[in-house]
Amino acid sequence: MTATKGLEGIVAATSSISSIIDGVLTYRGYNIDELAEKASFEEVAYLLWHGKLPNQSELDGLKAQLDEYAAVPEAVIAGLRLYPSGSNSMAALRTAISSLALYDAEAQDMSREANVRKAIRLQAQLPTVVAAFARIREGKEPVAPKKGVSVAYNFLYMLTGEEPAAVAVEALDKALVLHADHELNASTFAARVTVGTLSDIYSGVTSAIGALKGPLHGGANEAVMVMLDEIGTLENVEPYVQAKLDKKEKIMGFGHRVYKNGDPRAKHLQAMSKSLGELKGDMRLYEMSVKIEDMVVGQKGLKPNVDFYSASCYTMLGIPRDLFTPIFAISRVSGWTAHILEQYEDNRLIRPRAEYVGPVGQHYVAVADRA
Ligand SMILES: CC(=O)SCCNC(=O)CCNC(=O)[C@H](O)C(C)(C)COP(=O)(O)OP(=O)(O)OC[C@H]1O[C@@H](n2cnc3c(N)ncnc32)[C@H](O)[C@@H]1OP(=O)(O)O
Ligand SMILES: O=C([O-])CC(=O)C(=O)O
Repeated sequence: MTATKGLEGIVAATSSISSIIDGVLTYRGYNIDELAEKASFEEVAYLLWHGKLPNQSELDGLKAQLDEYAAVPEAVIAGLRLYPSGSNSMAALRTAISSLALYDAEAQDMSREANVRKAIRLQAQLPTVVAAFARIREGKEPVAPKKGVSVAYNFLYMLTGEEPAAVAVEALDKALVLHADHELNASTFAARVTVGTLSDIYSGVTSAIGALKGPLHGGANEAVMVMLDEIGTLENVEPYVQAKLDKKEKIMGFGHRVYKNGDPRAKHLQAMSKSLGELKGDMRLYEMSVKIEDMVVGQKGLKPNVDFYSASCYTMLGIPRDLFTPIFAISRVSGWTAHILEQYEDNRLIRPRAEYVGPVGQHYVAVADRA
């Protein structure tokens, strides 16, 4: 038995939800480029859960369910108020989403129908929790979700308490489409491992949030913004990035386990970053990002991943940087729950082996006789 570090190249499941073949990402066989240009996030969530794009009445039905479920139990909001000030946003999200299970009467109902309802509930409630957390820590009251609007609109509305600009809604909606699913990434794998024991969907999503939090995965978008803030100006890019490259430190937002010739989502976010900069009349973050990319591609041959340009986009949408990874979760919960439903359909416990590299042939020595 020989271990493959990081399970690189190991095919650990079959799935019909998303694929990465020759660098092309598809959701249910639809190229991400086409979905990013044409589909709404609600259509994509439906596609991931049900394997087909919704017709008008199916889409209306999903939107009505999202409206119905978006309010979060008052006890969960009360919990958010008790979290210590300065709580990490992803730790808060992980705790709050786990606690939602306690208030869902269907939490332990393992029928497919109940699990689909819970997937939609999680999708509806995650943005409400993130926005409420963000407001409570600023001493503001949470804003109740609005009915008849998109997930992207509702999140921005609940975050700010104001009607968001159409351009901001459109940009966030596209970002949600681009982040919705990604084959067997670490957080999705964590979700599948958890529910592979036949644990419930809330356990799976809680595991996934924990895995997404790390800076090698979803947490990289916040880390990119930390870097951009540290750099500050276009002139500082060169010395800052060169020093990191010379020390062989990682540049966040670059590289990928699967894509070696570039992440197909990055170009959409780069274009979005450029047009948001033009709209704001402030190209600083975009130009800094392009310069960082030129250096990292030039010297390391590493291309930007989905997290790199999303950082400048979200900042230009007025979103605080520690909400970037929670926004990733707002989108990815659609993919996580689709994978959880798929895992339940044809479940087998996920239990690989470890290559043992520890000592052998040891014998017990009484405590008194140990060195
Ligand atoms: C949504 C997502 O999860 S997308 C990924 C988000 N994560 C990041 O942006 C964090 C920065 N990137 C990375 O850490 C990595 O590229 C990962 C985690 C994404 C992929 O990791 P792996 O496939 O395990 O590659 P690994 O970390 O082993 O790197 C291989 C080599 O490339 C280098 N490398 C990889 N990424 C980077 C980077 N961003 N900056 C500089 N060097 C890098 C490593 O230092 C290593 O070099 P070495 O062989 O000389 O030691
Ligand atoms: O697939 C991965 O390893 C990480 C990633 O890009 C994602 O989850 O979107």
